[in-house]
Amino acid sequence: MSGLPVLIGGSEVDELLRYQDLVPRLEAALGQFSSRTGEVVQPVRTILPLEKYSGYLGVMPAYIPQDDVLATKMVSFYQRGEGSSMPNHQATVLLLDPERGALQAVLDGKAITDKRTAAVSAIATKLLKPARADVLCLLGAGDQALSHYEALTQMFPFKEVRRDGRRAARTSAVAPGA
Ligand SMILES: NC(=O)C1=CN([C@@H]2O[C@H](COP(=O)(O)OP(=O)(O)OC[C@H]3O[C@@H](n4cnc5c(N)ncnc54)[C@H](O)[C@@H]3O)[C@@H](O)[C@H]2O)C=CC1
Ligand SMILES: O=C(O)C1=NCCCC1
Repeated sequence: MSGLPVLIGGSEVDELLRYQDLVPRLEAALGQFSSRTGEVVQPVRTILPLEKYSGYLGVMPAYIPQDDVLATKMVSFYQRGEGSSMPNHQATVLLLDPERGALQAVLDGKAITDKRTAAVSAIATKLLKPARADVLCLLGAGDQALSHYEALTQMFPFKEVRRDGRRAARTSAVAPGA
């Protein structure tokens, strides 16, 4: 490996990932994933159960030969008790040089996970939403609720947003009108 991998922290990832860029790129990547010509090499993710701690570790490698992009995400997620201040999801994304297998970058995967999941929901909403639907309802008020609120209100002109659920003690999420 020549040099150390670049480290990209959560706030930088958050700043760099804009829904207006992320949504079209993800839509293209989903198309590549679904194509019959195998444009994305992505085995089913490995999930390692951590029964003792009510948690899981997921490992999710993928390679896009056309773009020569090789990466893997590692995500841990836990069933936390009510009022726990510990995070329920933590993630890291590793970017590698596909030719040499060398590690190029280590990215905080939490913001990537929050935004990617919401961006995919926004794509599904674009394809499935009836034209007359103008009220957005969010179930829960955690990290995903916040990222979905941001993605969906940036992409669609909802007249009203309703939310259900309490804010988790450990999250910084502030759903609308909180
Ligand atoms: N498919 C994917 O790629 C991803 C899926 N997830 C999943 O999305 C879900 C939410 O994740 P986060 O927002 O990060 O969790 P979080 O812990 O930050 O938020 C969960 C929210 O749901 C609320 N809630 C729990 N039970 C409820 C109920 N019965 N009715 C209404 N609200 C309820 C909690 O009070 C909390 O506000 C989890 O199941 C998580 O595993 C999260 C990240 C990625
Ligand atoms: O893909 C992910 O990232 C996750 N999927 C389901 C559970 C939490 C994280």
